[in-house]
Amino acid sequence: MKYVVIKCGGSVFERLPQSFYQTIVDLKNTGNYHPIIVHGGGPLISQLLDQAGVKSQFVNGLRVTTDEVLDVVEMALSGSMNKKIVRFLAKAGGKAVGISGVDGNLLTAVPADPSGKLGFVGKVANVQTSMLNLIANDDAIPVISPLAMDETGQRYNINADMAASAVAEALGAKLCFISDIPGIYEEIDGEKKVFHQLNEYDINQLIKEEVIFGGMIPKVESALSALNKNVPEVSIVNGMDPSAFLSFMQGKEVGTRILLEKEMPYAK
Ligand SMILES: Nc1ncnc2c1ncn2[C@@H]1O[C@H](COP(=O)(O)OP(=O)(O)O)[C@@H](O)[C@H]1O
Ligand SMILES: CC(=O)N[C@@H](CCC(=O)OP(=O)(O)O)C(=O)O
Repeated sequence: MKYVVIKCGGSVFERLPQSFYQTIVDLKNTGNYHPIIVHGGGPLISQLLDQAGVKSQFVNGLRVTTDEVLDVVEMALSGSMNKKIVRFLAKAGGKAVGISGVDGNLLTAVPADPSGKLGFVGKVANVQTSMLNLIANDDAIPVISPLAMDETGQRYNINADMAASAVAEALGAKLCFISDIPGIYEEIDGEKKVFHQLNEYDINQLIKEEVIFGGMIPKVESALSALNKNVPEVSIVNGMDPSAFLSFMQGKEVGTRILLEKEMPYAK
């Protein structure tokens, strides 16, 4: 089966039109690609933590995660967000199965930062794809929340971009990041100039220049990791543009396509 991994950012999730879910269900029904959704939910986690009087702290776009924070992450991602997406897909006439990375040992994690400064933030060490094949073979769309555990059962909070790229790598699937921006841009004289293509060298420059910052850092790093492994194509596209994801699937230029250094001349 040929898969496409679609990462839905928490930044844009609440604003995605129903037509977005319809496009995903239609895509599955054509039979060319089977969609897999990996979702985030950073803003909801921050909001719930805020209500509980806990301040969110990020290091290079990754949330410092205590055991107390993990309770909220699990509730927001595997509960609220995951089931909402399942319902939206059902409304579009599709069948979806929502699972977290913990279910069926889908995602095995190791600590992302061995120094311990990030707490229970994990990076994916293994993806058990049999669970995904099982769901897809039942004609259902897997919807994955980015939690994982290690072999002792310790749970970890995984950045959703990193979880999505790990899943895409394991399946050799193309990968589309749906976010709240038209692509990666640079602001020049108050105007946002979107880069249609960026290679590894450009990205490292833009991170150094702090043009790329915050949540965009794990996104581009995940994109490059994916391309360096098994993934044929990665783009970052605008969730607010109802036709953007379809354009990505049709191979049209949309958002920002990430490329390896050897693949293109530099944009910068
Ligand atoms: N150069 C850049 N171009 C576009 N967005 C950027 C850039 N650098 C940082 N960002 C930030 O990255 C955010 C998207 O990442 P993130 O907040 O993690 O979203 P998501 O929840 O969609 O994964 C944008 O809303 C923007 O604030
Ligand atoms: C370790 C880490 O940072 N985990 C993320 C998981 C959710 C996520 O990545 O959501 P977005 O895609 O909306 O950013 C977090 O706690 O916010």
